[in-house]
Amino acid sequence: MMIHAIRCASKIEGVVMNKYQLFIDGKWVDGSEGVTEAVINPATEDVIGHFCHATSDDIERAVAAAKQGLKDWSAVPAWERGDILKRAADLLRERKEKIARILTLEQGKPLAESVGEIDRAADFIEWGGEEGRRVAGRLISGRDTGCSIQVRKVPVGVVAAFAPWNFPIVLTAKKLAGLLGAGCSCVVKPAEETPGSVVELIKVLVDAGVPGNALNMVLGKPADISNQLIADPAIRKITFTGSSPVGKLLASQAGQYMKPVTMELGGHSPVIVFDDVEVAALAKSLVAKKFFNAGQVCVSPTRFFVHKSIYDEFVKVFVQSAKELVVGDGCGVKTKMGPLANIRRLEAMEVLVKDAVAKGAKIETGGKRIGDKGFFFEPTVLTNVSLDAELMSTEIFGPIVPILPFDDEDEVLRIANDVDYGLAGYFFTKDADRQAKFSDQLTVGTIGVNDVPAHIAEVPLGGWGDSGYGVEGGIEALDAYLKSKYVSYR
Ligand SMILES: O=CCCCC(=O)O
Repeated sequence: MMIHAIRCASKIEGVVMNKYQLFIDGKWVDGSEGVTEAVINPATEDVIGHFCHATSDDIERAVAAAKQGLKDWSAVPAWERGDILKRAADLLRERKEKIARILTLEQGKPLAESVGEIDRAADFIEWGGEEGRRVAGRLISGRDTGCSIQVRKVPVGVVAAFAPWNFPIVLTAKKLAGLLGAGCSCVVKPAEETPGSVVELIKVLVDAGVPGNALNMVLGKPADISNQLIADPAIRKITFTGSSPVGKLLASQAGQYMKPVTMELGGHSPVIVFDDVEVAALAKSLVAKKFFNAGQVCVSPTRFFVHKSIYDEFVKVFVQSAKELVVGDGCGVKTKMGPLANIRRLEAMEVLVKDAVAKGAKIETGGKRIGDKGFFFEPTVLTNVSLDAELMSTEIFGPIVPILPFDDEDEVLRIANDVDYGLAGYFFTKDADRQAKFSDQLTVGTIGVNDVPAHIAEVPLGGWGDSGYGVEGGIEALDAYLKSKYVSYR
């Protein structure tokens, strides 16, 4: 497969020297020791910028600022906080063309996907501000005459927020929307691959009126930053989106300090296709869903089970459609799938394919890196895949699809549930009984019935099992950032 050749210039318009500084106490600053690290365009492997590494002192100053920021921001009336977040959402929408370019250059996804991500981020921010206005405690009658009880909802405190590189804007926005809506302050750590996107998000929020000290951002060595932030007594809540192994590590560290966590972790979503569907149309539409963001999506459809009576037709159309996908630089107008975001994902794809093939899988299309510049991997479809293949139990997070035939409905349900993850699951059938059964019995936090839905602001999304705990979005969006206080009056 050839890479579609259109390339964007690596210089990011409007970002002076593409140097990403830390944001501490309302000021953009270099790391105290002057250490920087390169940001790479995954489509070209060009260096497109550098980000500053925070030292331990820098992190300490960020936390100190956030402590004061908590006082300042929580004192702003919720109604006004809602106005500010609404303004931020509007500003983000206004700036989306420029920010989308930055996102595509550092993450690789097609520009249209970047724009869509920013629109969704704006919705989450607006939603967080609106929900903040609706936070209310309650009054309870006391047991004795003259006694009354208040239940107050108060911000949990300073939050350490760790954001991933696959959707750096919307997944950071979900956290900021919830915590700022609730009146908390934070120290955010974006992923090393995608600092520029989060820098732009912070600028938007600050320009809209969020006090700079409520919204601190540090960059640098992930483990150094998380170790220090989690241990800091001023940090009262941890929120993380990323892989299950890292989530388990951070949650166990937070547990030592008795700090609550929200963990939005990996997934391995089954897709079950019954025999009563429009086979060709569905296969084509699932290609677009599967290769969205090059498969680097926690809720990506990943383990395909297709009823054996339609299996051959489904595979044929799916493979043909996967072959037709235009893979290339995300800035190319025709590009439908960009590169993987980093070399680690590329290497992981090679290992997963090799393992599956060694266990009997047949490569129907794809299976290898494209070219030797840029982290491109072919859209890959595998058949005859053993349930023992590593990719049937380990999150794929890339453009590989195993498609397996099934015959027995109970057996496919058992296999679908037989992984440690429990994030999402999708099935396709017109049969109402099956719809009820599979919606009830799939052990995941999100279900698509004849659908692979996107996460939208008004809906809570969270995983079960190794996919984490807590949710983001929905009327629950602020729950993670509020605590209850029982006040009894006599
Ligand atoms: O990668 C996990 C998050 C996907 C949900 C989203 O795109 O908002």
